[in-house]
Amino acid sequence: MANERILDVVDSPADLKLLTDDELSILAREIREQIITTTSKTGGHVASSLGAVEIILAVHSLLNCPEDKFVFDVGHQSYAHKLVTGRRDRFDTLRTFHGISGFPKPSESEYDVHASGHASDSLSVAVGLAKARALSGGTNKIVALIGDAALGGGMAFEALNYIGQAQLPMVIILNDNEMSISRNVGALMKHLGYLRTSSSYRTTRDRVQEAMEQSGALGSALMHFGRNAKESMKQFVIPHSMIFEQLGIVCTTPVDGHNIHELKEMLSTCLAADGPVLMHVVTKKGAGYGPAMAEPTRFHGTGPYDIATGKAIKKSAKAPSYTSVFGEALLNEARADERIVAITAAMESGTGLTSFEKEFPDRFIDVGICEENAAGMAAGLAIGGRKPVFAVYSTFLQRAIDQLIVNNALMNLDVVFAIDRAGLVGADGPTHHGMFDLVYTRMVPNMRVLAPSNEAELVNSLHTALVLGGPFAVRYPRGEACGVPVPDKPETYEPGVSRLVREGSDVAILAFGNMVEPANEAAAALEEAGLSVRVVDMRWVKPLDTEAIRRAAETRLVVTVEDGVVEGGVGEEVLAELARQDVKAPVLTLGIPDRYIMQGAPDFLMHELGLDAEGIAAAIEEKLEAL
Ligand SMILES: Cc1ncc(C[n+]2csc(CCOP(=O)(O)OP(=O)(O)O)c2C)c(N)n1
Ligand SMILES: CC(=O)[C@@H](O)[C@H](O)COP(=O)(O)O
Ligand SMILES: [Mg+2]
Repeated sequence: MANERILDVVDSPADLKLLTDDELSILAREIREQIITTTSKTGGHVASSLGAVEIILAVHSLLNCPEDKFVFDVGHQSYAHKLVTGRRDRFDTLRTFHGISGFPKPSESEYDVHASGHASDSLSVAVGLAKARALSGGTNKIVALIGDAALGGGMAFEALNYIGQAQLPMVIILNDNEMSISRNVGALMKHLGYLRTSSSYRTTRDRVQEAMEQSGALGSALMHFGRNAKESMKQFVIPHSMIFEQLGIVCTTPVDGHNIHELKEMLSTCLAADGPVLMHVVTKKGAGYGPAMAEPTRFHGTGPYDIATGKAIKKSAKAPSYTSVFGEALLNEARADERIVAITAAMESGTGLTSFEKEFPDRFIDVGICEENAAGMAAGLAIGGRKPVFAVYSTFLQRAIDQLIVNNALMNLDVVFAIDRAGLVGADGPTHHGMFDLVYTRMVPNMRVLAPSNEAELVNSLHTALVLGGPFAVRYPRGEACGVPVPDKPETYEPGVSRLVREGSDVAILAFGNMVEPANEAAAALEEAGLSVRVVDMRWVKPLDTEAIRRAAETRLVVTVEDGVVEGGVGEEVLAELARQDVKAPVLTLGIPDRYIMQGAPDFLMHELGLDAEGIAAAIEEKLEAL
């Protein structure tokens, strides 16, 4: 049939072995078309996935997965892998509720090695697999695919440290596209640039031949190779001045990551080695789709878009995003106080710092995907007399809990953790939901934690944190704010003082942050049913308003509502506070249950969890009936 696609007959990676390199190139084009068709409706990580198509096809046509292991870093580039590992027919459900995950997910497919989504963990997982293989005497192949930005993350560096020492055979494919979400940063990035420059690697290739004969440091790095592999590696390796090779990891010359033939040739050489090899692959982010190549940052992670123009298809917004309100508020604060410094760990646009960088380039720091370093640097900046504001997603700050505790809070430093994407984030799913920050900030001595319930509260919360000093967390959700006016002149909140939203005497709902609005709607519905319901915007997660808690216990039922995990959450702290006050009262703690939450639209997920107005009202009625 004239229009039949090769893709339609690829049911597993084994089918790729039957294809010629030219057919694989045609398949790559078909896969790109499929990725674009699907993501134009679902949204997704378009540019990274388009850039990695040939790499994925080359790997799968040489490995025997799932016996061999193909480990993805982040996994946002894995769409081609999904399409050739039996998920083609469900691909249109990408990132939807109960649909295909946007990241590798072992419960979805035996070809997905680990549940990923956070950067820089692939090398640890891969070398762990290599060690497990060594212990069991196995011979399977292990390949990790990591981007140039993820390679700069601390966890990846720590893994390289072990990989170079252990000398276990594995191939690290470095997908070097010079991009993180924004442009990549850092000294490693510069080093890769040097390696990429064709003039430098061509001339050094000759020098390498000589060096090989002399068997210097380079020779020793290669001594773990089998004879044939060593011979063919000679033409591919980089001089011994480079860092990987000095760590004991052989590094290839850069390969064109969109040339299937070259990729397969180089990869088969690397797979024959009996030590660790880093295969340097150069790709173009967004390859094959003009708009994504032109705007790789926007197409890193996008919502639905028009295929012809690449323009975003957006629903009209009733309010600005919390992120943009934060960005504007921080800019205003920075204009008034030159000590303020903004830090991001590779999330400049995602955290709303683009305008800040433009206006205050010297006071803007992007450390790359290095949350630990960002939090550690914040401590140094604070000790040095600056007021650092580390703007970071809730899920990624999990990487730097230790630095928050030891480097910042212990010294009671003036540092603000501006925690974006708190609560459920949606299509990215369990790796990205911000479910834990209420616990991991609240538990730390000296920390003060604010959960603004709308954009005006956010502006005031940031101001309060900067004015009062000491270690602060201000946490706010992904997406649209409430549409209330923001103050021209922000106010400073008194610690531990809540805001009464609605008075009532039968039930008291103590709501935190994003949950104030649905709590208030639930109260309105319950009042129609004849109940008098108080709603308190608790505002402070720490210190809590102990007087509001005491008063709440005078009603028939105290209800806490948070968009974080209930276990160890702030509702449990309200219970503890009641115990401290020696007050006995029925309490209902509502929040995210003790399990991982799958992907889906946040409103829908909150409904499923009973955390929308309807669910809150129903839970209260049920509890009252049971009393
Ligand atoms: C710990 C952590 N921090 C931040 C992110 C957000 N993030 C996802 S992909 C990405 C950039 C990855 O760049 P690179 O590794 O070079 O892959 P590319 O997208 O260029 O293919 C970032 C910052 C993350 N997933 N995990
Ligand atoms: C893969 C990854 O970690 C990021 O690209 C993330 O998906 C961004 O999320 P937002 O869309 O909320 O900025
Ligand atoms: Mg990159």
